[in-house]
Amino acid sequence: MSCFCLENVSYRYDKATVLQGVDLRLEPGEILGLFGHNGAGKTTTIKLILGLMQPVGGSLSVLDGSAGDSQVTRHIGYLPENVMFYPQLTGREILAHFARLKSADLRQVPELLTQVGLDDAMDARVKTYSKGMRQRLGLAQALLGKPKLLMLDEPTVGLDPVATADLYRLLRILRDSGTGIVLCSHVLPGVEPYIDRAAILTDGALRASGNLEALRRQANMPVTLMLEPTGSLSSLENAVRQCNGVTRPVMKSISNRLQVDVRPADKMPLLTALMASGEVADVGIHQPTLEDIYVHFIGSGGLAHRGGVQ
Ligand SMILES: Nc1ncnc2c1ncn2[C@@H]1O[C@H](COP(=O)(O)OP(=O)(O)OP(=O)(O)O)[C@@H](O)[C@H]1O
Repeated sequence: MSCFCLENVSYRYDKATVLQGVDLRLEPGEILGLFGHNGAGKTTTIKLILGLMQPVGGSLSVLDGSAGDSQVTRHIGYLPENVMFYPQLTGREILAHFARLKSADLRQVPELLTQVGLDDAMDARVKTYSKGMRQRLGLAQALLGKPKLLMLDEPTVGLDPVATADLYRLLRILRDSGTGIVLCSHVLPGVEPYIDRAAILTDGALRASGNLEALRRQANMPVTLMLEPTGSLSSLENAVRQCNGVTRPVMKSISNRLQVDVRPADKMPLLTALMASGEVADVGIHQPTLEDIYVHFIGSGGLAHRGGVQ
């Protein structure tokens, strides 16, 4: 069973095509990061999976059934981007209300509130909650009924760094118990260790998807080596220049170290030759991060007018 499978899915609002030919799949026990600029089509993708709208092209299955079917929807947890609750009710009352709507076990209510760190505030009115507390309540709502598929739209908005780390830890526990999770965000710093796979959407099309290694291969971005010379910087620079078969690397000296940007395929031949030259005392290797890869695929020109990485 897959959590969802989109094949060649397209969607249009009136005349504007906002998703085109998207192939995307999520398996149980997997965390997928769905990234893209403002207006890329992340929320539209989620709404299609929830069955709130129908694709205009392609096919879509959710939990091996049809999107929108009530038997499917009851196994989906969803945290929308802008979560709103009735302010006069307490966290416990609100969660109990959602539990009834979802036919979830009411005993889950205090358990979930404790799990998201609201144990001391469950009987306070929501109007007294901070933004981060409302976000946690939203997460507890999404976790009602032990969903098989959990979709979170910007779940870290309003959370402080400790609460963000707690959220990611909780997602891992759910993932390990078999829940498929989609994490929709443009907050990339810190998310890298917690996702199994990333999908990058730009202008309604899937530009890249895979785990970090696969994305690095697709992006073919340079790897940065920070080299500490045994002798002088200039003889180390010469040693780099003399490496045969290595496409001319970009070099820059930074406080008595040499920064060398090299194509991934040239990394090992260059390092092997430099080790043999005896010119290198120490080396640091910096691979492109998820943020670097994201910017590579969406294009830095796009960042300026789309709002970019926040
Ligand atoms: N109800 C609507 N009617 C017309 N166009 C819409 C509607 N909702 C969204 N769009 C358009 O569809 C495109 C995709 O929007 P979507 O909300 O899926 O993007 P997103 O990636 O979730 O963006 P953000 O990160 O800003 O939330 C955008 O161009 C948006 O303007």
